[in-house]
Amino acid sequence: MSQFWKPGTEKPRLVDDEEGGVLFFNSPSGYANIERQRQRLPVFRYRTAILYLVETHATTIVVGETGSGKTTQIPQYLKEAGWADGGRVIACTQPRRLAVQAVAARVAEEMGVKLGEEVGYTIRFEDVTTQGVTMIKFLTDGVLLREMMDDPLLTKYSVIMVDEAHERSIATDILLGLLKKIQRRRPDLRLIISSATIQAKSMSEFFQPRKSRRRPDGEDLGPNTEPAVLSVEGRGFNVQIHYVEEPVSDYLRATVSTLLLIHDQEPMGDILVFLTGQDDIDAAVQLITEEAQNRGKNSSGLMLVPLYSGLPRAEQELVFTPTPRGKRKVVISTNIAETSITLEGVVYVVDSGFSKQRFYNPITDIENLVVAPISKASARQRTGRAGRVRPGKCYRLYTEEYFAKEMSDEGIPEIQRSNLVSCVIQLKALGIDNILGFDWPASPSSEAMVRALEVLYSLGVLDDDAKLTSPTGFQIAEFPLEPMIAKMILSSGELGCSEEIITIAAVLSIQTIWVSGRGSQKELDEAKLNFAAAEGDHVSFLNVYKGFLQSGKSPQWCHKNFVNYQAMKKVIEIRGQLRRTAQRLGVVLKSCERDTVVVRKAITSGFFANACRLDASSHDGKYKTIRGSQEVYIHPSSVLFRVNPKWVLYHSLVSTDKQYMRNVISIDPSWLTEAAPHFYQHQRLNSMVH
Ligand SMILES: Nc1ncnc2c1ncn2[C@@H]1O[C@H](COP(=O)(O)OP(=O)(O)OP(=O)(O)O)[C@@H](O)[C@H]1O
Repeated sequence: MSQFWKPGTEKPRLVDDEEGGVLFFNSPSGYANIERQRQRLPVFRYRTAILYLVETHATTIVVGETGSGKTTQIPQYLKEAGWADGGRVIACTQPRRLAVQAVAARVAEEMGVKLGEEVGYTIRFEDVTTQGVTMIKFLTDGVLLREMMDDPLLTKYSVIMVDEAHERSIATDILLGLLKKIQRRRPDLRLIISSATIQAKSMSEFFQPRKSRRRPDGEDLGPNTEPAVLSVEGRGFNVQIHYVEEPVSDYLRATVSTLLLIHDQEPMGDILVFLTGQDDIDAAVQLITEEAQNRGKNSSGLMLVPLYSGLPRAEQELVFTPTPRGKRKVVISTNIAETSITLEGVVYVVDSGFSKQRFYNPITDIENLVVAPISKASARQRTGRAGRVRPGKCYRLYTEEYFAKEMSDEGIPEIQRSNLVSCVIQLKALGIDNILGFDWPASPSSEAMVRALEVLYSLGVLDDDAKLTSPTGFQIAEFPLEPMIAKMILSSGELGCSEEIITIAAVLSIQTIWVSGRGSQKELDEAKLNFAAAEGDHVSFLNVYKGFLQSGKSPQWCHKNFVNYQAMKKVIEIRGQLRRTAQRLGVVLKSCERDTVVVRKAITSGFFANACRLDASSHDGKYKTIRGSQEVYIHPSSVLFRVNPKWVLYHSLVSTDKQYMRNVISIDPSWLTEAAPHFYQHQRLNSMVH
């Protein structure tokens, strides 16, 4: 395309091209011949082998190229072979909610059934299944873990397919460890572990049985517990990979110029761009619009569609809608589009080489999101979003040498780079007391574990023997929320402000309630000011919620105030669910009529570990965390930005040029010792206050 780009040296693939190189692209009747399409997928040739291995082995590991048909086909083969007979259910887990919804919709369509009936899905706060009817269920691995709290042996499932296992999210790792335990008690359960980019050998070693299930006289004691490994050969369409000649210094600008070049010089077809987060994506949208204008080009041929997890569903769904004739859709996404999903029109992929990753330092007790280079596994997944329905091209914004020599094969498992508070409580609630001795696919560090135990002890979740306290520990584990948020809800019952705190918890569950990408930053900031509360962001959320209710939940009111209507509808829905859970657990539902002191005390009871103090010697708004004396700043999106109260608490940190606190409230330091005397006893808080 330009001197800038160098084609990769990987050999072009053999393409199954007999029908003109386009599998089912733009077929006028949609999926006119879905059965034929299914049979053309590489995995189809392995149907019998897969069913045989699942029948005879407790665990089957399936490795096959992206787009070969693992996710959409294997659950259907299992159903056709009778694994969903007699009321049993086939489960397929995904690390991300978007993928769960997208693949469930696709499989329902292929089977010609209504989504939510034979084929359904469950994600946090949303269950689209019908008991007794659903045979194939897609769900996030986190939701399956929650189900174990009610049904520890997951008895309703006959087969559990853990898909995209290479991602190694915390939930996947916990799930793998627990499934291995369940297998010993349930020889009838079958597991399938699948991915395009997994190291089959290490996964197979993890599932090696301790003892043989065959008696010396040869009598069979059930399925073979040695894992079977199946490699599905064959891929969809050819994807030509291009690398940059020289390393790029600014991946954002390089991404934008690459996609404009594609638009200028390449035939029609949608573009999928991988950036790191909402800030990057918004900046890219602005840059593309400006650059296109500067070049005097007409950018109206481009249809820019951002995609990140904080976007309301209706906006996320735009990525799946057909591209209008004469337009080129450009989906600008975080890594939520990296695995499992098929975007029909995508021909070109632009991979910036970066993603936002969680990193936790147990010494400073700080976890934040950092922009970091991706792994080869991620790069291959990104490339694999093209070539699914016709040939494609992938532009990697790093050199081939970097890819070959410097990029790590797989990312570090999330369990080794995260705060473990949520993970520990979940295991404890499932009766796993010796967490370090748990059979982990990759062990977490003991420092991180100790830190988590300490916080959970201070939250009143664990007792001196590190067992869940009754009732607090069990109650907190019941909420499908971070333990800190759950604690804040429990305390709000005692403080008389549960109605307000449940609203805040619902807002924190959906990332953002503001519209982005419309109007200028200045306009958005001004709109936010209308709701700004001197006490901080959480109290401002209450103002927005109140305004929304007073407007009669009006979309026009939302539009006028830069508030996202879909997000507010979701807040109302989540709020209702949390309220029901709180009520069931005996939390007194009461409003404090906007007494912001009790509201902030309740927040402190959950988030005391995130307290910071303004550094009096600095004039640039520098704070120090009380725990680890780390330098942090209030994020510009916070209502307390430039207000800089002396003492604050934050909900989360993001790291760009500095460490920024997001969602911040001002507090009185005496609330900290009130909320967590044990936690702060060594912190010499008193000497800092006086
Ligand atoms: N929504 C869709 N629209 C059109 N085609 C689709 C859709 N979903 C799946 N397909 C087709 O089915 C193929 C198999 O998809 P599937 O998700 O099962 O593959 P996979 O092996 O699980 O890939 P990955 O590892 O990338 O998740 C795709 O390559 C594509 O040809």
